[in-house]
Order: sequence, then structure tokens, then C-alpha cells
Amino acid sequence: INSWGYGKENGPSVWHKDFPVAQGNRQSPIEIIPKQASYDPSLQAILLNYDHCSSINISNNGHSVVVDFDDSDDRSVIQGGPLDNPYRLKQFHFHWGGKGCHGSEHTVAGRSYASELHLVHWNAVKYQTFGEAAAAPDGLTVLAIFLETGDEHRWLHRITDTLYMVKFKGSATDFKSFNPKCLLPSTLQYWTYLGSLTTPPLHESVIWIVLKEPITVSERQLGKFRMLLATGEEEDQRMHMENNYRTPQPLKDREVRSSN
Ligand SMILES: CCN[C@H]1CN(CCOCC)S(=O)(=O)c2sc(S(N)(=O)=O)cc21
Ligand SMILES: [Zn+2]
Repeated sequence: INSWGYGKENGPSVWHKDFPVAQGNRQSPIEIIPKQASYDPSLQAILLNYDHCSSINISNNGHSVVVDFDDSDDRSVIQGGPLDNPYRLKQFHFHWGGKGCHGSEHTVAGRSYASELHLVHWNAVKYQTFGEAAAAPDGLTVLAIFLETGDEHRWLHRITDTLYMVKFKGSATDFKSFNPKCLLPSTLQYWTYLGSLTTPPLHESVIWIVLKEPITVSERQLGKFRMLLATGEEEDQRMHMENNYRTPQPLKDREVRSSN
């Protein structure tokens, strides 16, 4: 069985065959149209308590590069915003394009960014395991941050310098005490809406929080992500990992709310 991917034969246009929820009513990503978002004064500020966060390792799962965190307690949580309770940081990963073209999943008034960072959190107050939360309507919250190209990002090198160690699908290496707070933009204004995972299994379990302000990274830093391979060391047909993004899905009967 050829598993899902981003190629012609196994890409987003055929995911619905194995994952029918792909055609559901709260799929992600979406195109965000700022003028159509409703400002909600009751939305609180986003609170990120990442100071005792503990990253464990960085790995290549063939679809993205992922930094996993120890989520055995509430040491790194997101709260506030649209959330009813704290959600535990589980992992973060990226989506990006090919040379110089787009790569973000969410778009803003038709504009896409070069890349998009997703910080994945789960509702450990209501659910016993991450897997259970990942399938529940309020189980996950993903904080999305756009990356645009320009000057070099002063902290991203800590990630891009390790990418050569996880070049092949299935590879992993230690990656301790990385605090993703260094990847945040200067303001935490956001849009929020109810959506889904943007990859299979496409569970409609995500409260999305998309930051309005992008961070800036250099073309050179972004280029290092494109050196990653979607194929394993033993495979003879090498495929670079790029354009690992799903395009915007129908908004259907949803509203996008805006913080201040
Ligand atoms: C390649 C598979 N990506 C999945 C893996 N997980 C879901 C499945 O887990 C079940 C135990 S996940 O919750 O870590 C997650 S979040 C996102 S995204 N792009 O929407 O932020 C995709 C994925
Ligand atoms: Zn993602």
C-alpha cells in the first residue's frame, strides 16, 4: 500500500479515498480573509508557559521535521485565547514550499507565506492520552506561525543546524532543552477558528490559533529544510521533502474570530 504523501499519486487530492473526513465540514487549512473575520472583544490574550519546556528529540517522519516534547506533566502549556483550559505542548513541525514559492498551509487574503510552523498542544484536562485527544472535537489546539523570507532568524539556526542529522525518513536525534518561545513574533494577535489536522488522519479535532504577525527567516535557512528527504536511507529513489502543505479547504458554515 502506498501511504499518503504530497505527490501526484498520493497527495491531498486523493486523501479522501482513505480518509473520507477530508470532505468534512471543519477541514483545515483555510483561506483567512481579515475583513470577514469577526473581532471578538471577549477573546483573551494567548498565554504561553514554555519556560520549563523540555524538548526530547528532532525527527524526520517522511512528511515533516518534528520536535517532540515531554508531555508527561503541565510544564509547557498554552492557555487563554479561545481556550477553556490549558493545553500541553506535544510537538512542533513545519510545512514549506519548493524554491522561492509558497509553502504555508493557511493563506491570508489569497497571500501565502514561504513556510508555516505548527505548535501542537493537547487537552490533558479532558482526555487521558494524546491519541484520544487527537480524535476529539476540542482535543487539540495548534498555534500556527507564518514564516516569510528576509533576514536570517537569529535562533532558527539551532534547528537548521541539526537537519543534516535527520536527512532521511525515519531518522531522529537528541534535541534537548529547546524553548520554542524564541520562534514567536513580537505580538500574539491572532485569528481563531475550529478546524482539523491538515494531514491524515485529518481528524476534526483542532482549535486553530493563527498568529497575524509572521517571523522572518532567510532563504538560506529555509533551503536547509528542502535538503530533507521524504525517503528512507535504504530507498534508491530519493525524493526531497518540499511542498508538504495542504491547500485551503472550504470554510463551510464556520466563522473566523479575530483577537484585538
Ligand atoms: C504526519 C502526521 N501528522 C499528524 C500527526 N498527529 C495526528 C495523529 O496522531 C494520532 C495519535 S499530530 O496531532 O501530531 C498532527 S498535528 C498536524 S497539523 N499539520 O494539523 O498541525 C498533523 C499531525
Ligand atoms: Zn502542521
